[in-house]
Amino acid sequence: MSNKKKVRVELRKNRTRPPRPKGWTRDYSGGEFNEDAIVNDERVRSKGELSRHRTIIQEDQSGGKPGEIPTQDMPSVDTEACQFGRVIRVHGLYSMVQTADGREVRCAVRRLLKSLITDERNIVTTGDRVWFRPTGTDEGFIERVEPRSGVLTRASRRREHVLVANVDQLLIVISLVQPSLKPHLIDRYIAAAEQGGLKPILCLNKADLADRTELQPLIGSYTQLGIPVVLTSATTGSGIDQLRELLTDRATVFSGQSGVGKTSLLNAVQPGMALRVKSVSNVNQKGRHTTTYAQLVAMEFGGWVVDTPGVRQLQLWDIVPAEIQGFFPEFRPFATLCDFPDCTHTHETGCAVKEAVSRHQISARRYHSYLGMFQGTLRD
Ligand SMILES: Nc1nc2c(ncn2[C@@H]2O[C@H](COP(=O)(O)OP(=O)(O)OP(=O)(O)O)[C@@H](O)[C@H]2O)c(=O)[nH]1
Ligand SMILES: [Zn+2]
Repeated sequence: MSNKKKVRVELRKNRTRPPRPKGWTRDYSGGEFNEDAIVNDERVRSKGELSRHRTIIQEDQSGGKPGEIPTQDMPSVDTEACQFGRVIRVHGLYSMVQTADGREVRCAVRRLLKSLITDERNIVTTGDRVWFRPTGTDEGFIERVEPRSGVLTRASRRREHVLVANVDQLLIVISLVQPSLKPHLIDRYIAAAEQGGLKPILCLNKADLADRTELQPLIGSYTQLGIPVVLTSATTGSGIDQLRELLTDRATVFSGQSGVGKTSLLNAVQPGMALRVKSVSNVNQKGRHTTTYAQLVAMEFGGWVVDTPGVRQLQLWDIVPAEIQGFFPEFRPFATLCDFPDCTHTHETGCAVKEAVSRHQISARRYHSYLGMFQGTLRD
């Protein structure tokens, strides 16, 4: 998304999602996510701008991870005197916390909480669910940070920077026409979502210009994988209610090529939304630290649009060949049956994945995306 699409919106009463239980993990994941392996893997590099930054997700595991305060050390709070809210952006030493009734409270971090931090871990980051003690109508002190359910971080010269906590999903916006549908690109986005630990949702936009009946095989191949598919038209409004439902009470990263309709969809789910993102972004740019922090823009029906430069580039990740099959969950049951334990499912004999493709148990289109990614020949 370009800057013109960043906005901010008010949160309606009682729409804040309750903190997730500790130890919560995503139900859609590409297998074990080993943060250290990824951080230490020099091959996991992206191109251009991305060679300097890598985005990874960490699961909450009772503290000890970068960006986490061990739960047992976290002070308990007086819930009578304190209020609950969500950090929607960070300005240097202050965090803007949005309460359930839509107020924004500028909070510093309580000294005791700061003393728990021994290294350069972020005490409080965008997306955190926090308890704060009000010291005025729009000021307060953060006293407790709830355990994070997932942290999107950016590694920069081996140092980690937590961009945003508690992100849920990646909305992959694809245009059916103008620009034309590129199925291999969908698979690349899905791989990026898998790699980042985000739940992918496929949004096929400009449905008013396309023949729906021809789309059924394509839609079927993704719904079979458990990926929600929504067919939308920002112009006619069809599918927008369904999209809104998928976004409700979730923190969603919008991604997609230029011109696919991300701005139009934001405005369709909530009139004026794109403009609000833009106005927040402009305010934010005045701050010193703002370019490296993400922001959450609340939607009035509940839920957030996540806006961060690091996350927008997810789509451009370069993927290591050996990792690619991990992003194609439908290969898994067959891959264990291949003659060679390190089968790449390309040239080998006795490959159960290729056999499954010939028996139509795996979509030939998906398999070709796999081959394309494997050979590094698919470029946007
Ligand atoms: N017919 C039709 N046109 C659409 C639809 N959604 C968006 N458009 C048009 O497609 C063009 C691009 O839409 P945007 O919303 O600006 O696309 P974007 O993804 O935000 O593009 P970038 O800002 O370049 O990232 C505009 O002319 C829109 O009016 C749709 O559902 N149907
Ligand atoms: Zn194989």
